[in-house]
Amino acid sequence: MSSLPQSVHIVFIPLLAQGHMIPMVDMVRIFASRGAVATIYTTPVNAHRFRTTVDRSSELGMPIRLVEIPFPCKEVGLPVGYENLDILPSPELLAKFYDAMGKLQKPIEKHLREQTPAPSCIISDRYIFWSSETAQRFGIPRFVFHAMGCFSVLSAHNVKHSNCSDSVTSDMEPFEVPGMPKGFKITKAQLPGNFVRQQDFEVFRGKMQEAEMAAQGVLFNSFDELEHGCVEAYQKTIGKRVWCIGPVSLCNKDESDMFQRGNEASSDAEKCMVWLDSMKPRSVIYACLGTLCRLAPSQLMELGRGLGASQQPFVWVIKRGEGDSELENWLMEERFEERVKGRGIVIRGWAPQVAILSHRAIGGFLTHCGWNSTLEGVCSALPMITWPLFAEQFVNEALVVEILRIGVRVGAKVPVRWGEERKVGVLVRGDEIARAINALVSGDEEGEERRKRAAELGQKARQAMQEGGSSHSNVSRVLQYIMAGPTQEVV
Ligand SMILES: O=c1ccn([C@@H]2O[C@H](COP(=O)(O)OP(=O)(O)O[C@H]3O[C@H](CO)[C@@H](O)[C@H](O)[C@H]3O)[C@@H](O)[C@H]2O)c(=O)[nH]1
Repeated sequence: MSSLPQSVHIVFIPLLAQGHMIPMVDMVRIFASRGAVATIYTTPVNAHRFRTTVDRSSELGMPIRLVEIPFPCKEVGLPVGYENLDILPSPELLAKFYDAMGKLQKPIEKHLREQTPAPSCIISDRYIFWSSETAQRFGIPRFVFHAMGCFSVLSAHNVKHSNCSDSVTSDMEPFEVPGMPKGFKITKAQLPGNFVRQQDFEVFRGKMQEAEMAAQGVLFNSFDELEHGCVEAYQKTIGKRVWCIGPVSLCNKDESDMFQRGNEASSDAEKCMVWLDSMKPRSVIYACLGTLCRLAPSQLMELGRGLGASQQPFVWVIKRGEGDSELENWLMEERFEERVKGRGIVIRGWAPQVAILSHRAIGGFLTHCGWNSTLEGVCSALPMITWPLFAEQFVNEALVVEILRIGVRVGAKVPVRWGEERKVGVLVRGDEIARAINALVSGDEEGEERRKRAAELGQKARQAMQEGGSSHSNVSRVLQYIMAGPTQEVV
């Protein structure tokens, strides 16, 4: 623990989604381990998921307060308990969900007024735009946390603020994203934001933008060496300090920290870890497609076929509520688990992803390219099979495959609209999946080079988080900035 003055108190307000809250809890632990008092606001359902992690960190001497504020589901017309985006069945309820998030402002401010030491700074998700007003009220700085990578945020910004796609007539025609330190192409269909092009979301986007402009700085869960000049470019673009302080998942050093990160692990998880112990180093493919999209049963069957046909050992994560009885019937009829016994494991529910990816037996990651998963794969020095589904995942895929050159593409060329996965059905066939797995594990020159690049990048990720590393130093800079004192008077 460092020698920060006892009065440095950082307030964290996450978006209630696994891909946002998990890295924010890691961030809380990183700042608390440097001696800052950290308060994180959440709601009862989410607090339940993180209580063990926070209690354990507190036992280790990290001054963390996990504060539960009731989520006003009834008030906004949401079913009770819908407190995280991974529980929402479809984006149709998004407006109500964000409405409920907005109603947390008053109780949070009330709670904050009673805190000692008084808050010194707010670090809040980009989606929590109203916390900009809270920061002004308390006369303290606010830093925006982007749960996505700087590469994708800069790409989205550059496309939006240029006319680069005006002359592109087809949604499927690749065009060059302007102003990127390293060029890459994308199609209109793959641009981030496709899944919610509702008018009210445009208003919401505008508010987030305004709040970012009012902030004192921007934090990314990433590291400078991964971003290839995008940090400097984004800093210049928005005229604000931009700091990479990750990969934050690396703060989970021992297995129990990794095991309980984000949610209670499925009962299949222990069995999986024991099985992994028996497998050859770098031999197993881990397949997990994030927390939000729920693929159609027919698509999941194709994934099962692909994993089965590849002859490669695998761990396959099927999230709760995905596939349902249709998939389960197929698995039974095919005697899937019996057939792959000794070679493959299915985890139903929540997988301890970071613990699994960190296991020496894992040799490849089939991922949807959510930013956290992408980074976690990088940290474990893994080559990846990329299967983006929606949001900015196609941009992350381009980073992994074209810029970092540690991935093999398998996914479809267009996004699935979140909530409409069942309508779309099969996007990727089993034989294509098997082919991509075999290409990834191949011992040919390309495969070897890919593994070598992944190993080098993994090492850079770990170095960034060590004392003297780029992200470690950036955390110190953020703390120095906070200690420099309030920016405005309390009103
Ligand atoms: O069984 C599971 C499933 C997920 N995870 C963890 O959950 C997080 C998932 O985050 P991410 O990989 O980013 O996926 P999503 O939850 O799908 O992420 C959403 O949020 C991200 C951050 O904004 C975006 O990059 C994605 O596009 C968006 O889908 C990661 O830390 C995983 O380790 C587990 O531990 N176990």
